[in-house]
Amino acid sequence: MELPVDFKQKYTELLGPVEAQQFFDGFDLEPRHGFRVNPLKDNHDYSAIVDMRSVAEHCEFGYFGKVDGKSVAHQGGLVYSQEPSAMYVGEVAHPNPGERVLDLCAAPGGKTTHLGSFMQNQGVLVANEINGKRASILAENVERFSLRNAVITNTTPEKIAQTFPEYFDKVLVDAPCSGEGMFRKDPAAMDYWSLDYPKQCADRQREILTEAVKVIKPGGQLIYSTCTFAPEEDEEIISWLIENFDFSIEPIKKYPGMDDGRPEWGNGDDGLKDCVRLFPYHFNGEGHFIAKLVKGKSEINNKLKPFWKNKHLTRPNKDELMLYKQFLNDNEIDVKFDDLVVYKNLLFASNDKLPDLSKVKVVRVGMPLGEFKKGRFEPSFALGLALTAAENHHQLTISHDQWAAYVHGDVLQLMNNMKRVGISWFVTTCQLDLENSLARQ
Ligand SMILES: C[S@@+](CC[C@H](N)C(=O)[O-])C[C@H]1O[C@@H](n2cnc3c(N)ncnc32)[C@H](O)[C@@H]1O
Repeated sequence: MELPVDFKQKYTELLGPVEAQQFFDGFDLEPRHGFRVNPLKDNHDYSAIVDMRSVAEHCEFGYFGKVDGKSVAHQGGLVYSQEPSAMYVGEVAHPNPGERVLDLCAAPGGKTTHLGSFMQNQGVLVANEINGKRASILAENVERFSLRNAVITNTTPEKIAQTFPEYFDKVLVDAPCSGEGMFRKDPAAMDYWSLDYPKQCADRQREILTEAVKVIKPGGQLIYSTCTFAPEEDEEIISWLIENFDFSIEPIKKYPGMDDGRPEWGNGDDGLKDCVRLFPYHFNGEGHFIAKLVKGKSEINNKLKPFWKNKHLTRPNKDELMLYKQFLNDNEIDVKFDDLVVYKNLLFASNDKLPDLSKVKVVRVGMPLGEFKKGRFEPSFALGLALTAAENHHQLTISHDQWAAYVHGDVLQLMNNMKRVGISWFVTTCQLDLENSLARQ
């Protein structure tokens, strides 16, 4: 691979000629593909897609191999395609069910879906993306993965900081960066690289992190990651964080092929070794850097105006609740969500521990359950996709070809007895929504 001359010179100086040559040779190795399976889906029979020898030992849900974006497994949210290094970020964050977690730079959703896998639909997962188009793609991926506790916002880190002061147990900043670690997979990334580019990216990273630190609870964690080798955006950023804020570095477990952070590339603090560097000439994945920091314990001082004070959101009224319950009864759906909230005529499963969200653009205030329309409740595709076999007593086993036709927009022919109990209407609704969501892609 033809690397920029300045890039080669920079890394020859940093690594020395021998290691630099190994580093450059790594760019000519074949990229390895990977994917994660979705533990929130109750179909755990992955035999058709997973080669059991291909387990990625560094990631609980991870495998080596390629997933076709048109496959049933992908479309149905059973798997998420993610390269092997990127899947270590979520693994390092490893949130617990019930925690409050923020993914600040979240689109297209690789890390969000991974964080949600650990949370088991319990707690709050706020996934924010500053770019509107990318926020819609994030919403689609979250929907496909059937995360029930994800709130999706499309705003700036500043507004997130104003809305959620000291609110989160864990915050992931998977920062926009110079992308040197992706040169191998996406050589076009080299076109906008220059010697100054990492410094420009580092300035933006400091701006983002200045806001991110405000939303972490005392004792909470900040997970910072990039897909670049540039010390300016990696060890230098972590050095800046520990010098300017009340943070300490937490050690990260290292699997074979994972390198220590390099203190000499930051402020010399030995703790920087506890960060992880993933170099393609050592580890079977793309270039990445990951750090885990813990915020010092001081008093929490956040009196938040509650969610319910937002005039755009209400709890469902008596009529709406009746329509929703009637829909569940008619279709023998046995599911319970703790907090229901109505925005305009849409019903969401949400979380009443959220603060007032009126200052941020909210894409989804939780999982969309459906819409109230002239005396009836019309379920969302997200609900249809998310229900487990135990929750939905009407199941229809269809073939791969039927599914492919359905995803294409063909009408799914149902057996007569299913029509009698009203499921055909539900499935037809799902199909229309699916067509819309495919059209948006
Ligand atoms: C590395 S990507 C995130 C990838 C994502 N975490 C995933 O795993 O799928 C960085 C994201 O940061 C967003 N971004 C760019 N500038 C930003 C800024 N100033 N503040 C916050 N996010 C920003 C980009 O739009 C991009 O989606």
